Parts: sequence; C-alpha cells; structure tokens
Amino acid sequence: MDYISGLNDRQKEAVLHPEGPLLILAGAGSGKTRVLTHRIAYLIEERKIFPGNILAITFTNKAANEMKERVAELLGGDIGYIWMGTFHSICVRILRQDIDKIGYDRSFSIYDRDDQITLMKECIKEQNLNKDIYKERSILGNISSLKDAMISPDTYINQNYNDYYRRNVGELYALYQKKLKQNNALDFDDLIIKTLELFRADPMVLDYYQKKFKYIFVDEFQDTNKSQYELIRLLADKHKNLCVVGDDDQSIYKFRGADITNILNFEKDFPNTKIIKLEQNYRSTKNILNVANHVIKNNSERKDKSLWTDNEEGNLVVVETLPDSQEEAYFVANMIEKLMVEGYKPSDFAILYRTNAQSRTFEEVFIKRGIPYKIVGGLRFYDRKEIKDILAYLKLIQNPVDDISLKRIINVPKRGIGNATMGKIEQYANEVGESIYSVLQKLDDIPDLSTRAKNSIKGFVEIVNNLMRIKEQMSIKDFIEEVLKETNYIKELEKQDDIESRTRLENIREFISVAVDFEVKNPEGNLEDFLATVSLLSDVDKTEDLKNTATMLTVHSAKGLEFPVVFLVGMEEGLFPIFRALDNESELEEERRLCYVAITRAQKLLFITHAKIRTIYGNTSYSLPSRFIDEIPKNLITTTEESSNLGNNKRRLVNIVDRTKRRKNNTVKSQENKDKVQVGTKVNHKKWGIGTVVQIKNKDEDKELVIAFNEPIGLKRLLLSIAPIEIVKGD
Ligand SMILES: Nc1ncnc2c1ncn2[C@@H]1O[C@H](COP(=O)(O)OP(=O)(O)OP(=O)(O)O)[C@@H](O)[C@H]1O
Ligand SMILES: [Mg+2]
Repeated sequence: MDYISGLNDRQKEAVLHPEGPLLILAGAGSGKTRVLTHRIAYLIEERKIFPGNILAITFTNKAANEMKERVAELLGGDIGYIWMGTFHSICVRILRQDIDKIGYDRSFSIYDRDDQITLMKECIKEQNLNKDIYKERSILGNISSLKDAMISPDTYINQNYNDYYRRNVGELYALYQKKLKQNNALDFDDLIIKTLELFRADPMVLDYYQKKFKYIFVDEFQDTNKSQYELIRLLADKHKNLCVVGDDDQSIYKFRGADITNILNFEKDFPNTKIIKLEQNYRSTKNILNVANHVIKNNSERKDKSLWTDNEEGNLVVVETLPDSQEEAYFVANMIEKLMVEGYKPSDFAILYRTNAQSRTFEEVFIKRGIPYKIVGGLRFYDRKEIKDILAYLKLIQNPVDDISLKRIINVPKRGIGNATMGKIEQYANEVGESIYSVLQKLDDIPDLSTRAKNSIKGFVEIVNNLMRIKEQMSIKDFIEEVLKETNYIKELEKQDDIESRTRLENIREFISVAVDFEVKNPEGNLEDFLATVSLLSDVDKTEDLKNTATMLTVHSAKGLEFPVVFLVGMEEGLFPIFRALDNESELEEERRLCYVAITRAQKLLFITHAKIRTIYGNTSYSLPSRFIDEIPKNLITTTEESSNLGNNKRRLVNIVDRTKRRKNNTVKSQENKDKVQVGTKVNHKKWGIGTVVQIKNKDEDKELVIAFNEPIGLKRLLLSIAPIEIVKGD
C-alpha cells in the first residue's frame, strides 16, 4: 500500500522523515494524527521496522482506540506488537513487569477518584485536622499538581516549613503516599511517577525500554505535563526518534499542569529537531473554520497561525437562543430527527457540553424520542455502587493487602459486621502493622470481638479464600459470576426485587459483558489485566462502541475527534466560559482554547445553543449568552428561523424547528401516572408549582422524592403516595 498518496507535500515530508526528532506543530484538523498513523504504517511496511519497536501515546482511551483502528486499517490487519495507548496504560504495562524492583507487589491496585477520597479522609482524620479547612478534594488536587511537577512530600514540607497550612498539606501528602504503599496501590498520577522512579532505580529496566522503543510517537503533545514529558524524554534518549504532534491553540489541561514550555524544551532537549508546520485544514467547511479562527484570535498569549481550507463554504453556523435547558434539549433532538430524514446517521451527531452535569436533560429527551445515544465520560457506569462493589471484591482477591477494597465490601451484602467491629479490627491491624485481611485470618488474637462477629467474619474469610484459590481455574467471566454467587451479592439483589435492584442487576450483566468483551479482545489476559483495563476507564472517557449512536461528551473528552454535525450547547456566561474563569485572564484564555477545540470538531454543520434560564443541581438562574458567541462576526452566523425564512435550498435542512418552539404542557392528572415518576420527571405541585424530581429513594412501601422547585422554594422531600403532585406531560 502507498502511505503517502493523498497527502500534501508537508505531510509527506513528515511521513518520510528519515531519523531523528520530529516536531509537528499545526492547527486543528490539519492532519496531524493522520500523519502520525501513516508514518507508523510506513515505518513498518516500507522500512521494515518491527512493530514491537514502536510506541505511540495519546491522551484519552477513545483517541487511542481510534488510532489503533486507523493504523490497523492501514496495515490491513491488526496493530500487532505496537505499544499504543494512553500514558497511563503504557505505564501500567511497564509497572506490571517490574514494579517489584521499587518495593511494590506486581499485583498492585489502581485507585480511582473515590478510593482516593476515602483514603484522604482517613489521612485527614488521622492527622487530627479540621475537615472543614482541609477538604479532601482540594488537597488531592494539590497533591496531584505536586506529583505532576515531580515534587516529593519531603521537598514540599521543607519548602513550606513556616507555612502552617501548606506544611500540613505536605504531611497529608506524605501520609497519603504511605497509605497507598501499605495498600499496595497506586493512584493515576503515581502510574507516571512510579514508572519514572523505576527507571531511576533500575537503569537496566530503562535501558531495556530505551532499546525496545526505537520509534516513539506522542499525539496531543501540547497537553503533556512535566512528568509525562520527562517519561518520553527518558525513553527517547537512546534513539532520539521521537515524533510529537500538537497544537498550542488546543492546550486545554493547564490546570493539570500541562505546560506549553514543553514544546520549547523539546527543541532544547532534542537538538536538530525537524519542525514541520501544517496549515491546511481538511476537516471543516470554510464557515466553521472561519468561526473558529475568529474566536481564537482573541487570545493574546498565542502564536499567530493561519489555517485555511479548500473545503466547501458550507452552511452558516446556527446560533440558537432557547428559553431553558429543557427546550434546548428538545431543539437538539428535533434537529437530529430532521437531519436524519435528510440522510444523516445517528453516529454523525455529537452533543458537546462544558460540564458533565448538562448531559442529564439531553439523556431524558433522547430516551423519550428514541434517539440512540452514548455518553462518553461522565457516564457513571463505573461509579455505580454495584460495579464498584464487584470491582472491590476482585481487587481484594487479586491484592489481599488492599484494605480500602476490603472495607468497602466486608459487609456487602450485610453480614452483620458493623462499624464497631471493623474499628477494632482496623486498630489491631494498625498496631501489628499488618493488612486487615491478614489479621482476619487469626481472629482469636484480636481483642474484644463478639462470637457473633467472629462467626460472620469467618464466613467472609472462607468465601474470599476460596475464591482466591479458584481464580486461576476459570475464565474471567465465569470467575466474576462465581464471585457474585458465592458472596450472595446477586441473591440479595434478587430478594430486594424493586426497580433499583433490577437496574443494579442489569448493570451487573453489563459488567459481565465487559469481561466477555475483554476476553475476546485479550485471549491471553488474566484477571489482573482485566482489572487494570477497567480501572483505567476513567470518567474522562469510557470507551464504548459508538457505532450508530449519537455521542454526548464534554469538550475535554472530544479532543482529537471529529463529527459531521456538532451541537455545542450551554454556551452561556458562567457555564462556558466557566464561572471561575470570568475574572481571570489566563483561565479565560484556556476556556477560549477549549471553545476552539469544540468548534473545530465539526465537519459539516455546527449548532451553538444557549438557554436564557438554566437549572443545574436544582438551582435556577438567568444566563447571558457566552462572550465567545459575541466574538463571532454576525455575518458568519444565522438562526434556524432566519435560515428558514431565506427559503434557500442549501439551508433547507435547518428550517424545521418551528415545532420545537412551542411544546404544549398538558398536565395529566391521575394517580396511576405517579408510577411513572422518575428522576428527571417534571411535576406540578399544588402549592409550589413546577419542579423536577432529582432523587428517588425507597422508603418502606413508599418512595421518597426529592424535588427541585424554582427559587425561593428550592429542594423539597415528599412521599410519593401522598404528595399533591401531577406529572407534567411533554408533547
Ligand atoms: N491530505 C489529506 N487529504 C484528505 N483528507 C485529509 C488529509 N489530511 C487529513 N485529512 C483528514 O482531515 C481530518 C482531520 O485530520 P486529523 O484528525 O489527522 O487532524 P488533526 O490535526 O490531528 O486534528 P486535531 O488537532 O483536531 O487532533 C481527518 O478526517 C483526516 O482523515
Ligand atoms: Mg489529532
């Protein structure tokens, strides 16, 4: 196959670049990722480079999957031995081999956000610090930045010895690390840091990977932080065949320590770097690109770039004002239905929003309308209780010193092992310096345990020991089913038999299908590999089969992707740009880059919407259109109404919004209908008016609803059976 036909001259030059460092700096949609994939294929096919000598890193799981697909397609098969993935997944692979050299067990657990929070809460308590001042989330944020900048707890404590607060943060950082180690666990930042530590501690290991990776590629280079940069710098140090591609206008992770100076350092660290700039955009219509250019040029901290396209002019960008977020969702749904009649497929559409919380309204409307959709990121599948429970069982079985996982499930389902009992056990474990699971094996040594508690614990230990014994003997799927059976997890849910428990069972089934899917894709993979993969499905980007569904995702997770039709929703001051950026110039510029990323995802059609009234988390407020909308010259935009008035054939497809404009609110009054109340249902209360159900809990035979009414009424708790409410029926 010919890997360079169909590329422009500059792109060809990059693909054919002989040896040595290569930096491709170019705007959105100019074919950076395409060059990268073509170069990989070219090296393998034409230059006969062994695929195992190639390492390619990108930012999200989804982008990594797309890259795999593109390369596999070019090679006419699969990607074979190429190492391709995110920074985190690559590091997990390295650490699984050799982390024992820096004192961890190779079966280490990977802690996600929730695990981290639990652990940090313990640290704050243990240090006797005031939890109103030391908030676990913000401390974890601090620690994460320190890790990115490769600052150790000791260094930080020494640097801030005279600052009471910071010194305590440093102490918490130290304790947190100690506890991670005790649990044989790593958080996401540690995956990078510990890999660096391993390379420093054991030059043989580093040497092995330096020799192995003769060619290294990094996509979205503008978003690598200091420690990630250090990692690739080390790996590329021997062969210096490092090819990085990036766009400073799309740098959107400054808050995570991504640093544009990496691009500058690059030329310093790798002398004789060949720099290639690409200026032709192949993705978007002239109108869309024009809009993007007009927005980004308001940033002062940027190198001027000219990005142009030969593509057709296309439709004007539609900017639509809607009364509230509900109407906004209906507008998008109607538009999608309309465009599907015109021949678009569900998978052509993306709904991009600034914050995950915005997806809820769209989901409800899409479900009602039967529009198939997937949520990337923020899909709380892996955050759901039942999934976390199963994962905790698996993690414990894999890594018995993982106290956090053990504590999560020792009494799930209920086994009569209460907090008091656990307190005694933990205290004893601390005293003797062993893991909880290990002291559970010798219950008689633990003081003050009741016989009843002991019996319950014995039962638990027996189950887990037994599972540990059989885990190698069956497939992952069978093993998970065995775990669910032996622990009575399924039985308890079946006994409960209500909507909640049925949903949970359904999610569990979905989880089992995740395992099946994993086994098909990784016939050699074991439980450990499976857990590593699942743990890496961070909420930034859950990989999913996105074929033939519309995609909902945050702008952050849309990086590098493209869609024929993009709806950029919630374009309001305080939402996008986000509230905290309103009075901070540099954060505002980051928001603008984010907006630029959003606009440049669109290939053919772009709709920008904003609502006049928005309710988020039960708070309703008036919103102004985003300043980014004002930055677009008026002659580049239209509204659906205007474009329908034009009667122009080309713009015909955007003119059927009239029916969105006024949906009638029929109120249906009937007791049976109350069964249909779900989270998100709009109800009319006799006294308080219209509100939205935001939470439903089972309460004895009844259900307790939490309903968000407009200010000043706010949140109210009501019992379903007696609440004087009626469902407000849309359409
Ligand atoms: N020479 C070319 N001829 C035709 N299409 C091209 C060419 N180069 C790139 N494309 C297409 O343009 C689109 C954008 O390319 P690609 O995703 O590689 O851009 P990018 O620079 O990586 O964008 P981003 O900055 O958003 O990551 C893709 O659909 C790609 O296939
Ligand atoms: Mg790209």
